[in-house]
Amino acid sequence: MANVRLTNIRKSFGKTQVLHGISLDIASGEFISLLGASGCGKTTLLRMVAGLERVTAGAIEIDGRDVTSLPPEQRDIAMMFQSYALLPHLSVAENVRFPLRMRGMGTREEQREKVKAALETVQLGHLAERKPRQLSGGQQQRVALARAIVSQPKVLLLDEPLSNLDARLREDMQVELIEIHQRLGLTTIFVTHDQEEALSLSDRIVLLNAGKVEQQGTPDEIYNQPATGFASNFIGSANLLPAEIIDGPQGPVARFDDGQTLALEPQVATRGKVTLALRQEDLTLSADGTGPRARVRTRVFLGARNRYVMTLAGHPLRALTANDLEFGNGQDVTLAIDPARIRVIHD
Ligand SMILES: Nc1ncnc2c1ncn2[C@@H]1O[C@H](COP(=O)(O)OP(=O)(O)OP(=O)(O)O)[C@@H](O)[C@H]1O
Repeated sequence: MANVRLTNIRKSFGKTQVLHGISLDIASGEFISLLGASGCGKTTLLRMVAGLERVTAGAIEIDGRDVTSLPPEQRDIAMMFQSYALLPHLSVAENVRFPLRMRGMGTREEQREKVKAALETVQLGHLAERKPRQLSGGQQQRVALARAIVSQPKVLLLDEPLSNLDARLREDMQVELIEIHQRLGLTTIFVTHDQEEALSLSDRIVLLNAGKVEQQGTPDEIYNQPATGFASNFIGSANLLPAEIIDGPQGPVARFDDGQTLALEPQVATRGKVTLALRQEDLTLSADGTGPRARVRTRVFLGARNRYVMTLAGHPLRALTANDLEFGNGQDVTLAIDPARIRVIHD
């Protein structure tokens, strides 16, 4: 286990700067996710921690040691990629042993013990003699994970390791990753573009936007207190609506472009033009009642839930609701939301 410190990391490819000064302190044993859209620079950052990519400026420390210019094999890290490339002609056990052999770590007997322990950690002890092609995709993924942890690295780097798996397997592997992390306590940096994955796995999420840290915090903080419009929209895909906060008869209200209003919490002190972030899952719809009215454009059936795409004051608005509601296209519905769940973002 080790702590990792990134200080003012910058990266340019040619004239294009993709990382603009990233500083992060990752505690020993922490599970941190780098979350962001495609192209925001998360893989590049991870590859720099691994030593697979040079930094343009800045420093990387692992356990207090400056590793900025050290090659990967001197950093005590292990990395697992989306494409996990097992060697097809080697057995599962030999694949897992491979990094130990390459680095000449320990005697044959010691290597055997480590391989056994790593395979047991990922619950594949019984398949040690199989070849990769005799395994399912999920089992192959677990072999790759065993191969990553077998050398007992100080830091584990995971680059979208679950993105090739189907939904069900992915959930199983998420649980497994949580359990393995709890058992081994490895400092882990996990790259993902999937907010649910980041929310469910991490001690802390670092949300990246165009090569900068947009916000960082615990999953609860990131989900419940998004600091910016970008964060609100990215996490929980909130609706962002322009509005103006004015004083209503019973306290502050947000007035939309068409004059309809939505009650806010009494303590909201801001007045004037803002953006409101309304989570899809926080909105409830009813056929009548008081509150702003929106027009249903499309209903998307999602099994357990429905997603309604509506229009409010000329802007698209989405809501995720229980599937027992049935509103038709073109129908006007009344919106309700707990005022405490409304986030006001200053323009
Ligand atoms: N070797 C390279 N040469 C030039 N540009 C690169 C190189 N590697 C990455 N980039 C660019 O740097 C930016 C960040 O890429 P990076 O792969 O880190 O993004 P990402 O957030 O991991 O995206 P994804 O989720 O799609 O992998 C992108 O615009 C990409 O095109």
